[in-house]
Amino acid sequence: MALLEAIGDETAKAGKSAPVAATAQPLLSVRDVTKRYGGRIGCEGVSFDLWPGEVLGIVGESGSGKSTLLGCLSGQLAPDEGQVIFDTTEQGPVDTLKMTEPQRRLLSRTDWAFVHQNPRDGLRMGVSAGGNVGERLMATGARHYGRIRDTAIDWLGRVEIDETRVDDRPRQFSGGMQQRLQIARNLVSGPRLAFMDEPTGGLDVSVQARLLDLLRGLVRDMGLSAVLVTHDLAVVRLLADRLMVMKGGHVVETGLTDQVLDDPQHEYTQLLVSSVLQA
Ligand SMILES: Nc1ncnc2c1ncn2[C@@H]1O[C@H](COP(=O)(O)OP(=O)(O)OP(=O)(O)O)[C@@H](O)[C@H]1O
Repeated sequence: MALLEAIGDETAKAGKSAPVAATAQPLLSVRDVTKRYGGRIGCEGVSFDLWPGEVLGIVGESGSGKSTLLGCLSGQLAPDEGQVIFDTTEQGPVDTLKMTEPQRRLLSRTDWAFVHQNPRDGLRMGVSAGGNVGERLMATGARHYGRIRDTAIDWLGRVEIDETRVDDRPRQFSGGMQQRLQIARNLVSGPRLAFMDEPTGGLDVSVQARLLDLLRGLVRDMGLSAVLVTHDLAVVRLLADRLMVMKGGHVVETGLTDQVLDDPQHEYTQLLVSSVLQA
């Protein structure tokens, strides 16, 4: 069963988050970000604005620079050049690349979320499901054990994990459940920006469909902005308002998702879209 069929194409489109266009300030402004590995280009001269409530999908074949760019934006890699300006709650726009490590760590606990492809990279496998979610609350200052547990249970429910599993370890969960737990752990503290690296990669199609449906609802309900990296065009069709197509470390095309996928202008995007259609 194709992913779009599993979810229902029209419902899916209708459920996409609506960008809040009237806001004067982008949440994230990326300017000329370049990262090289020795002589090899990871990504080069990447610039874009991300608006509050907007989901930007980054697509491209393997090696096109998606993960490198996401790493540079989220502070996991240090770019050689460029600016990554985030509109902080307290100080307004700040270049995160110039922040100290503790400042950036704080930002990644409060305002940012990172959803890894492999839930093991984003969860503490030796800690209970409730502990995984509660830990993030404690990291943002919560101290009342009863309230932390209640919030954790509430979030398990929001990601469709039964509350009877609150004391189970993530390794007792299926892959799809682990990914939903990782999402709860990331979103419980109410971040404004989520970085997602192939969040549905490695899951069965039906599990993917359910997860995408859930993610779409959460993104919409929370008014979350997100940068979503994937090689799967069905995923961006469902989740992303806007699309950026990368090839060889460069952005070759950008635009509204439906526009880019239905009427691709760049030869490479046309190839990318047609190879999916023929698959
Ligand atoms: N640690 C590294 N050392 C050297 N070169 C690297 C490193 N990481 C990535 N590269 C190179 O940078 C370029 C971009 O790779 P990147 O992993 O960002 O692409 P990608 O689009 O995320 O690929 P994939 O979809 O396979 O994850 C590639 O040429 C890759 O070989």
